[in-house]
Amino acid sequence: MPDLNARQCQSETTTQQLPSFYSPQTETTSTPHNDDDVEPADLSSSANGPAPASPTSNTSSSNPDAELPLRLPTTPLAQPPPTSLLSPAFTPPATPGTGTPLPSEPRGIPVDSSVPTGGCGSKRPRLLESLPEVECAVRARIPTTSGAEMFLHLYTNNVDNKEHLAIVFGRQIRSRSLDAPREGETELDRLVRGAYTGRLYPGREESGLAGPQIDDGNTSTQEGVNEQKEETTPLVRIHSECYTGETVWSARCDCGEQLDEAARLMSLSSNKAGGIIVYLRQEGRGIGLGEKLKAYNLQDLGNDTVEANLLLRHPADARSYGLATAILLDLGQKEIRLLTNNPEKIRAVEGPHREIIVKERVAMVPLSWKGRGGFRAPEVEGYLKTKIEKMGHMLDMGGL
Ligand SMILES: Nc1nc2c(ncn2[C@@H]2O[C@H](COP(=O)(O)OP(=O)(O)OP(=O)(O)O)[C@@H](O)[C@H]2O)c(=O)[nH]1
Repeated sequence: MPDLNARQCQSETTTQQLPSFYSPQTETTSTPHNDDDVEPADLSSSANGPAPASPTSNTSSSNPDAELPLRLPTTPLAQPPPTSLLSPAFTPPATPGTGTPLPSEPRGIPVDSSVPTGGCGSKRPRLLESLPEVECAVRARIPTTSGAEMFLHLYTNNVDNKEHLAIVFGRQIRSRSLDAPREGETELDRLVRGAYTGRLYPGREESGLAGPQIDDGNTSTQEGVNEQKEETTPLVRIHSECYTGETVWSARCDCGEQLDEAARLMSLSSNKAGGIIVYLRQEGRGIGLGEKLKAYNLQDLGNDTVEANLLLRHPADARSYGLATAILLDLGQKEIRLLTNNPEKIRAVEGPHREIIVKERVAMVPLSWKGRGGFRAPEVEGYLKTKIEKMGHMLDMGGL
């Protein structure tokens, strides 16, 4: 990704004292739509924390209980609001590979959350002392429209009753809890819940896990089914559900594009280490679809994505990542390369005792910024600008 390098070099010249992997907050730019949507005073908050409260800037406070004035829009919107939507029982991930014409290798930036200059921002997420328990209930092979094949793993857990998912590229990555024998089950039971090696075919009767191993091409011995032969570290994306961005083509956010791009990178033939998209059912940064739609209306009334959450008495970001950490451990991962611009995610996914180590961060640069397709819309640009300026996202504003 040559322009990512260019953007990084540009960042280095502006902030000599910062490490090369740190993408600094850029000065406020005169982006036409944002000048309309957000008043200059609201853009002054730092990526490292909210601006001090003042009569004009208290909307940038991270305190969900802060009194926040509801601002009127300064210009009428060109588009009418979307029609009402039914909340689906299940949001399928978008099709990988679509709209992303050029293959390109992901470039990682080394990170180390154990040191302050390690490229993981300055905020420390609050983590629970222990990780939740997870169990892979079932997995199935999913051939995709791009030609790549993945295994969809459905997880249960002991903290909520949602169906969190792991989208796994690469047969060498296996779930311990799925492969573990369950009391009283037959070989057919194991085949039906996806606990088998190799491929299924009509008439197959043995899972390959109970007796001598069937050579999977990647899995090894019965004791060591989680061991990876490849030394390279897998790509991982921790993705939060976004019905609007992934299913109904919303141009308010880049979630659909990020999901597609993550899948595309993981299924490149050059990526021997495989990849995992942990798909967490924390819609709307954890506030749910109904509240997110209210937030969108507040955004159309002139507030940004953070202010809208706060006006609804939600935190700017209500998510947690303990389930993702537990799922990655179940999938045998200890070291990962994480696709994200969000430094908080890096620390959070590592777990309370750094059960997982993020070795590299791979930036998720919008495709339109790289001249590789994608889409542009005033709403997504305002959304990204707020993430950079208020939520500490490590993206350079040059693309806006
Ligand atoms: N509350 C709220 N949630 C939003 C909005 N736009 C998108 N989302 C949600 O934000 C989440 C997307 O976040 P992620 O794609 O995980 O990304 P991120 O934490 O921003 O960081 P990256 O890893 O860099 O993409 C999804 O749950 C979306 O539904 C918004 O305007 N308001």
